Amino acid sequence: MRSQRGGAGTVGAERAGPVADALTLEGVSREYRRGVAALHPVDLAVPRGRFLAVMGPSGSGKSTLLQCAAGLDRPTAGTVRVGGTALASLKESALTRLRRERIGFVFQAHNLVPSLSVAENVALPLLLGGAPPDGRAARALAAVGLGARGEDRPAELSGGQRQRVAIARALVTEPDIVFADEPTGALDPATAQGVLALLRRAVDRDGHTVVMVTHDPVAAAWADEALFLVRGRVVGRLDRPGADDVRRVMERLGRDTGENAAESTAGGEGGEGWRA
Ligand SMILES: Nc1ncnc2c1ncn2[C@@H]1O[C@H](COP(=O)(O)OP(=O)(O)OP(=O)(O)O)[C@@H](O)[C@H]1O
Repeated sequence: MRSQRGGAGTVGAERAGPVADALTLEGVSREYRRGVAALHPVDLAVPRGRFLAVMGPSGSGKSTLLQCAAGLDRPTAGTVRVGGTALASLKESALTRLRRERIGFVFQAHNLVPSLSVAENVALPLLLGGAPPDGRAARALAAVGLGARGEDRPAELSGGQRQRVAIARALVTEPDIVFADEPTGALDPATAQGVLALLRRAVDRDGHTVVMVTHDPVAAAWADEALFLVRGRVVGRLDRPGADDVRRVMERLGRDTGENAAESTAGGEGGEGWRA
């Protein structure tokens, strides 16, 4: 399934040397209503060149975590750093620029602009930043196997092809990190595998960093590590997640979403590689 895993470290491992992690969260919490935490303080470090899957039951805070980490929402407390830059220190215009140039996004609904050609959609983050037209968009499109479809409109592509275009657009700026929110949620299993293989290759071959929210244990199995949330808390992690192990953990968490979810899952239910 995977061509190869990332390096020896794990997501959250200490990293030596001057290169900043792709993403760090320090005590990041989010309350939508005062006193009601959708996300309890989360600490997380994602080294460059890693693929992290974020999982958890519905309402566990996955989207909230992703929105805060990607600078789409401001946490109630704590610090988010992307490539070493603290997002809270940025004014809105600088945050917009950072999101455009240093973060890639892939959503379940690919969010392509229907009136633009496929090539223009891929080039959009560059054009919005005022970069001169160069070969980057064409190369990114070719890298997802759609080099011949640049003149088409998104409506002329299949769902899987549109998601490939979205991945090309997410990677075109060589961002510090790519956030993918249920990128295969609307695809059939075979098409989904192709999209996940592209994300895996972006990590293995090109050193990109991917954080992917998913409900799907098969999708999570493409990641280096799965992080599990329950009621806004990180209750455990699974290194080198296999789909069956992930499925077992999810079933267990679905049955037991109380405060003791971590302890109960740590009792061997998570299998090899489980860390509470
Ligand atoms: N804008 C909002 N205002 C108030 N409460 C919110 C808002 N967004 C999310 N919540 C609440 O925060 C909690 C976490 O929601 P979140 O969408 O992050 O969960 P999730 O794990 O992504 O869920 P799902 O898998 O169903 O998409 C839920 O209780 C949800 O009702």
